[in-house]
Amino acid sequence: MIPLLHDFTGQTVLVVGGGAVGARKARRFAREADVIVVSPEFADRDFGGATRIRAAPDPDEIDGWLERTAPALVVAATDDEAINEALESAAQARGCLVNRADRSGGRDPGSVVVPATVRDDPVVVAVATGGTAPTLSAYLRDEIEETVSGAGEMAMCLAELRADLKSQNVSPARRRKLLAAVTGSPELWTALRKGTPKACQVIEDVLGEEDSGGDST
Ligand SMILES: C[C@@]1(CC(=O)O)c2cc3[nH]c(cc4nc(cc5[nH]c(cc(n2)[C@H]1CCC(=O)O)[C@@](C)(CC(=O)O)[C@@H]5CCC(=O)O)C(CC(=O)O)=C4CCC(=O)O)c(CCC(=O)O)c3CC(=O)O
Ligand SMILES: NC(=O)C1=CN([C@@H]2O[C@H](COP(=O)(O)OP(=O)(O)OC[C@H]3O[C@@H](n4cnc5c(N)ncnc54)[C@H](O)[C@@H]3O)[C@@H](O)[C@H]2O)C=CC1
Repeated sequence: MIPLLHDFTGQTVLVVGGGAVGARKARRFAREADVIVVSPEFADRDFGGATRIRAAPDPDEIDGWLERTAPALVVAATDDEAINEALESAAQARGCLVNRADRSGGRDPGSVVVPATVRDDPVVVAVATGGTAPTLSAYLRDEIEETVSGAGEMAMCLAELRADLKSQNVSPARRRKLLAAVTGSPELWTALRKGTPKACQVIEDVLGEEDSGGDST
């Protein structure tokens, strides 16, 4: 499987099943998509503001739900295998993406896996194990969290610096060198993680050191 980032803005995600897993997937997609959760009952969980519809469709009613909601992605999160199976077939027939919460390792067309993710916007890291060990994905997510802390601010600083260097017509080789030096600066990471307002000064210092010691290619 190949990891890609998909923009769900303006699209509908249909989650079927309102248990703990349905709630987790609803929260995940509600950051961006219009999420509809269909279930006869809903766990006492946060569904991320998704629209909840109380219903328990039979397998032969699934097509109608997909027709009415026109989702970009269907999440099959019920505890009823026959329903999850029908959701997968109907999604494939319509050409929309499908995520089965009750099955690992499917390589069917359009089947997607939800990875464990760490976010420090705009930076995102996703971990998956090919469906073999979801708890390992969650464990690695926790391990990576510390590393990623501050990366969002770092990305914003680098974007600004990159734009400045481009507008000053700094050569691509020199630009790469300066950006790499700033990215790898332990002082800057510390400043960003502490939230100190001195980050800009640290960048100036790193660039100054590069200017005095570096070549001018
Ligand atoms: C294939 C995949 C499809 C998908 O759901 O996208 C899938 C499938 C299955 N999960 C199962 C079980 C559990 N899953 C979790 C947790 C998570 N599962 C997630 C993803 C994925 N799970 C995809 C693969 C990702 C990868 O490649 O690693 C995470 C990472 C993301 C998320 O769901 O948001 C999230 C961590 C969230 C976080 O903390 O960030 C826990 C732990 C817990 O609940 O605390 C358990 C119980 C322990 C256990 O059984 O391992 C079962 C058996 C069900 C049964 O026996 O009935 C199946 C089906 C099967 O294995 O056949
Ligand atoms: N991918 C993952 O992270 C995990 C997946 N699982 C799998 O996902 C399934 C769901 O897990 P939980 O949320 O913990 O189960 P759960 O039993 O708490 O929730 C299932 C929900 O599906 C609803 N449902 C049943 N029939 C339905 C129908 N015809 N239409 C709509 N909704 C219907 C139930 O009312 C309930 O709200 C499990 O059966 C298991 O196979 C379990 C743990 C983690």
